Order: sequence, then C-alpha cells, then structure tokens
Amino acid sequence: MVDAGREEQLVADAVVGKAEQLELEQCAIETMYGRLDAEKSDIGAARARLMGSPVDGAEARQARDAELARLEGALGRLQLAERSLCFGRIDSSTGESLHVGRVGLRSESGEILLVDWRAEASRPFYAATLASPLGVRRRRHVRVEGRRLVDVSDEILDGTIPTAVDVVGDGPLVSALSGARTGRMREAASTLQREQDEIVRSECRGVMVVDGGPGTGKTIVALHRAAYVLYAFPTMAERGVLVFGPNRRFLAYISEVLPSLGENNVELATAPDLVGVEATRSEPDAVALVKGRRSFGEALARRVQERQPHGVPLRLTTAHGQAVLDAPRVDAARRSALQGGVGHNRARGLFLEHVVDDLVNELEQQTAKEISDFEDELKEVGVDLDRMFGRRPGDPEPDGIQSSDGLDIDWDRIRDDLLEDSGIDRIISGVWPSLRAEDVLRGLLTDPDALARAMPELSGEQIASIGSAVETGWSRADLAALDEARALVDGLPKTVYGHIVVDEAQQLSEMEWRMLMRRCPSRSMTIVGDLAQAGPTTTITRWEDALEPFVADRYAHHTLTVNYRTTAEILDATMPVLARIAPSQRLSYSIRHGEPPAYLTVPDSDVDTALDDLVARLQNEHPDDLVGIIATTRRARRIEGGPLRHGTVVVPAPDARGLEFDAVIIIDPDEIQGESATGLRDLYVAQTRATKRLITLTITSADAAALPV
Ligand SMILES: Nc1ncnc2c1ncn2[C@@H]1O[C@H](COP(=O)(O)OP(=O)(O)OP(=O)(O)O)[C@@H](O)[C@H]1O
Repeated sequence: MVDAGREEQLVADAVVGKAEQLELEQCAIETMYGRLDAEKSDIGAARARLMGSPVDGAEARQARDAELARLEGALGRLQLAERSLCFGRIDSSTGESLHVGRVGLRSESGEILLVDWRAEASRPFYAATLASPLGVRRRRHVRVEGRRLVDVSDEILDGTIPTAVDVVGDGPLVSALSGARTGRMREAASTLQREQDEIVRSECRGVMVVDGGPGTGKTIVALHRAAYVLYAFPTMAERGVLVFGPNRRFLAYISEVLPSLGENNVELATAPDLVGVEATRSEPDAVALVKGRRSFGEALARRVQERQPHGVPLRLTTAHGQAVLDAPRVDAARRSALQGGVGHNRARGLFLEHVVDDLVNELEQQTAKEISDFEDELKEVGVDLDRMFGRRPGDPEPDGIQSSDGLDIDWDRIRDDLLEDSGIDRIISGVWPSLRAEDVLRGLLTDPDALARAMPELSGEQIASIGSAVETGWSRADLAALDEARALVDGLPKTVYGHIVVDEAQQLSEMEWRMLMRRCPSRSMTIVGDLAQAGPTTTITRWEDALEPFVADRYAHHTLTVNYRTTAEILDATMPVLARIAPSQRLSYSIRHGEPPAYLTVPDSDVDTALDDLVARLQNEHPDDLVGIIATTRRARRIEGGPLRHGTVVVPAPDARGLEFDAVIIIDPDEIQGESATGLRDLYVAQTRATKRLITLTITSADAAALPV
C-alpha cells in the first residue's frame, strides 16, 4: 500500500518527469524539422542548378527532365511530411530508441533522426504487444501541432514498472476514433493496429483480399497498403498505383489520406474515369445485373467474331492475276492475326498481310506454272530456248522464275503494291471490316434476338426498353461493356498499373472485374470489401468466384475483426439485419461504447418538420457533429432539393457504402428496404455509418401521431 505522502510524491515526480520528457521530445522534434528544412533547401538548390545548366541534345534533355522529376517528387514528399512529421517512438529494453514518422531523416553526420513508418525498423512500433513485446520496452505516441509538441503518451510493453520518465496515458487510438468527423477520412499511420499493420506490410506481391464487417478498417488498410507498395516495391511503384472506388463521393471522402501520407503519385478512379465516359442514364437493376455478367462480354466477343471470316474461301482479283485462298488458309490467317489479343482492328491489318503473303505465293506458283507450260509448248514446236536466251551448256539454271521477256518479277514490290491496293482492301473489308467499339455495343443492345440469346432471363419488354434507351446515353453497366468492346476491337488498354487497390470490391460485376484485371497484367492487387454489403448489380457472392478466372486460387485472404467506427450499442442494433443478409458472418467486435440507438415514428406529412427538429436538437447538443441523413434515392433527392441544413450531408442509401458520420438519421427502413432487391443490405450499410449516434425515423400512415418509442 502506498501512503498519502508517498502517493503525492509519485504524482509530483510524474509531473516533473512528464515536463522533462516533453522538453526533451520538443528538442528532438526541432532537430528533425531543422533537418527537414535543410533537405528541402538542398533539393531546391540542386533543382535550381540543374535548371540553370545547359543541356546538349535530346538525350541529355531527357535525362535532365527525369532528374528534375525525381527531385520534385522528393521535394513534394518532404513538403507533405511537414504535418505530424514525427508521431511515435520506440525504446528497446536495452536502451536504444528510434523515432517513427512520415519520412526517414538523418543528421548531417549520418545519424538516424527519424525512421519512415514503412521501414522495416518501424515494424515493432506497430507489431509489439504486451504478449509479444519484440524487445520493445516503451511505445510512445507523440502529438505535434504545427512544429510544437503537444503531448506524449506511453505504453509499457515489457512488464517493467513505469517510472517518472514514462507518460502512461489514454490510448491515442481511442482519442483518434472519438474525434468529430470532418467528412474526409484521415490517415492512421500513427495508430495502425497490429492486425492491420501485418496486412499493410505483407510481402505478398500478388492478389490479397481483405474482408471484414463495416468499420473494421478495410479502407484504412487499403490506403496504407498503397503507400507501403510505393515505398517498398519500387518496380510496381514505377508502373503506377491505382486506387479504384465505387463513386466520386467515396473518392472525395478518401482523397486526403494518401497525400497526408506523403504520396501524391497514386491515381484515384471510378469506372467513368477509367473508361473516359460518363454514365448519364440509370436503368433497372435487373438489366444492369445481366449486363454485368461475363456472358454479356461473350456476346460482345461473338459479335466481333462474326465480323471476321470463318470457314469461307476468299476470291481475290488483282491487276497481277486472280487467286482463291481456300477456307483453311483463310482461317489460319485469321488465327495468326488474332494472336496476342491485339484486337479486331489491328488484327485486320495483320490478316491483310497474311492474305497478301498467301496471294503472292499463289501468284508466284501460278506464274511459274504458266512459264513452265509455255516452255514445254515451245519445246514441243522445236524452239531451242537455250539458244534463244544465249545460254551456254553448263550455265546455271536461271535464279527464280523469269517472265517471257526475260525480266525478273519483283514479287516484293508486288507484295507492297497489293498491301496498298484499294481493290484488295475492299475485298478484305467485306469479310473483316474495321469496327468502332461503340457501334459493336450499340449493335448488340439494339439487336433483340442477340440480346435474348445473351440474356435469357430478361423479358421481351425489358429487351425492347434496352434497345430504345441506347440513344439517350450510357448507363453505369454499359461502361464495363464498352471497355470490353474496346478491348475486343482496339486491343488492351494502353494505361496499365503495377498495383491496383480496389475498395468496396463487393460492388463489382464480373464485367467490372474484367475491366480492372485488363489494367493490371502483373495481377498485383489489394482487394477490400464486405460481401454482406453487396449491392443489387453484382452476381459475385464469393471472392473465389470473382478471382478464379484470373488467378485461380493464388491469392491471400485476411479477415479484419475489430470495429473501429461504430459503438458496441449501434453494432448490436444491426445484428437482426446482418442475420438476415449474411447469416454466416460474425458481428465484428467494437472497441467503443456510446448512446443506445434511438427510434422515432412520424407521419409522412411531418417528415420534413421532424427532420428539422432532429437536426436542430443534434446540433444544439453536439455542435461539432457531422450528421448524415440516409434515405432512398428518391427521398434523398427531395431532401437535397429542399432547404439547406447546415452540418448535414444527405446520401442516397445505395451510395452510402464506405462513408461515415458522427450521427446518422435513417429515414424509413421499410422504404430503403423496398428500393431494390438488395434494399435490406442498403439498410445494413446505412445502420453502420455512425460513429456515435444512430436515429431511425420510421414513417407511419398519414394519421398516426409522432411518438418516440
Ligand atoms: N488503426 C486505426 N487508427 C485510427 N482510425 C482507424 C484505424 N482503423 C480504422 N480507423 C477508423 O475507423 C473507421 C472505419 O474504417 P474504414 O472506413 O477503413 O472501415 P471499412 O472496413 O472500410 O468500413 P466499410 O465496410 O463501412 O467501408 C474510419 O474512421 C477509420 O479512419
């Protein structure tokens, strides 16, 4: 037992200890910022020198531009490291200590001042636990504002007693998670948890799938993984890293994470960005669903194949003679032209070359035969050809075939002529016309018979409506189909990536998986998603079904289990819905507690007033809260079109995936549930967006009174 006087002394020691610690850390941090400034100015000077030095020739200019780009990249990274340059420190049981932060820094004499969070040396900062301290005695979280140290917080991991130089406080994770949301996701390099860090730092260079319930940090892991790939796998980084998300609202939400991790070289894209075409038309989910199936791509491929010759001979008439190439020869030419997935239009040129080669061969043989027949005829009538051409006995036979006037036939020139011959081109166009990808897709969408064959589950009415909608623009499902048609017609996309991160991957249709895989020939991907949150336009219900066509079973799979977003009370309230949409999925484990969810009922005519009252009350009680109002698409549009409610964001339930708010108001679970075939999943998504407060407004028939339940 510690007596009162001794206790006071310990507290006083701790206070002095903390003040001293803060002072020491502040000194260390000032040194780091000093080095950061020096490195920035060194790079600035190197850049100025380079720009001022003369360059001689294109090669030297190219080399200089590459070096300039490298220096600018390095400078950009250092500039981005300014905020929270250092956020942690580990002290080993043997007395060594290491500061961890956004970039690596060394003093002028080469001594390590700061280690990049992605470096191997930083691993214990994330991986050490009480059960397995990995030689770490103390893990310290450091909080700076501007360049000023604000606080430190220590965890003692090796079981030793904290001393006056240890500042044991609240976990920084809890304070990070309890803070108000801003509408933009924040990076979490300083609080990445062990199970997350293991995935981020994985040595796996192929495909990695990360799933887990809502709020388990899948997006956080995916984005930190992208930053890690850029740091640790330079060859992948050189080929580019893409983060693919379901819509622009989501991309805007995550847009600040990578820059604040010092990485500006990552492309963020949605399907319209990849395809370069906007989806301007909506369509029934049932139609989008079948358009997203692989069989739709196969129908497109058949349409393109039908514009190539199969089992037919080719009759060719040219100024140099006529020839018929039989069907096996035409088929062989087609097959070799199509090798390597070059696409119909480029293959057409190769097919023309094969056909012309065959034609020249044929003409050569025909000419040789004609000459030899003619010679035979002349011999028969007694003409001595040797005398006629002045050949003496023992002279070699003429090399190649000669025309009757004694001149060599230049078959190479004839070949070149034929390649340019408009007549031949017309004949080839008859069997292998040049195509436009848009026309191929439009052709299929407006061909009721072909559609009925490709999509037997659609009604005649739906098929007719697909055809008539084509002229009014492309739908979201059309984009992947257009991408597929382009690959078939014009070959694989020019822009590919060394690594692709896919978020909300449960949303992808089979055609969208193909669209992404086309852009990642190395099959190096981080795929995160939650199949229980899948929307109505995907047929994928298991990761193996999505990946098998591309990598068979060669992929790693991790499941995250701790919920960092939602309080335990809110999570519990989602259990009945989860049990219906994904009975085999276990609820994640929440590390935070809070208010129980609230339920209100109002008549339809009072929804707007009830919403106003609710928002006013929330803002009064919790002025910093960001409030998400989630409703059906129709209702969300109506609310958005009404008066602006400051501090709120209105989101249609199908677009809420991935987002989060301090408080969420759900407007009518039944309406959301009835909006689509997967409405219950949309409801689950809506219920799992709140970090602190969840309020559900149920609409009753007009005459029922508003009553809290
Ligand atoms: N290690 C961490 N440190 C700080 N915050 C974290 C950490 N891990 C997750 N979070 C926070 O928890 C919240 C949920 O994380 P995230 O959005 O990545 O979850 P998710 O699994 O992608 O959810 P959903 O399935 O709903 O898209 C976010 O606010 C995120 O910043």
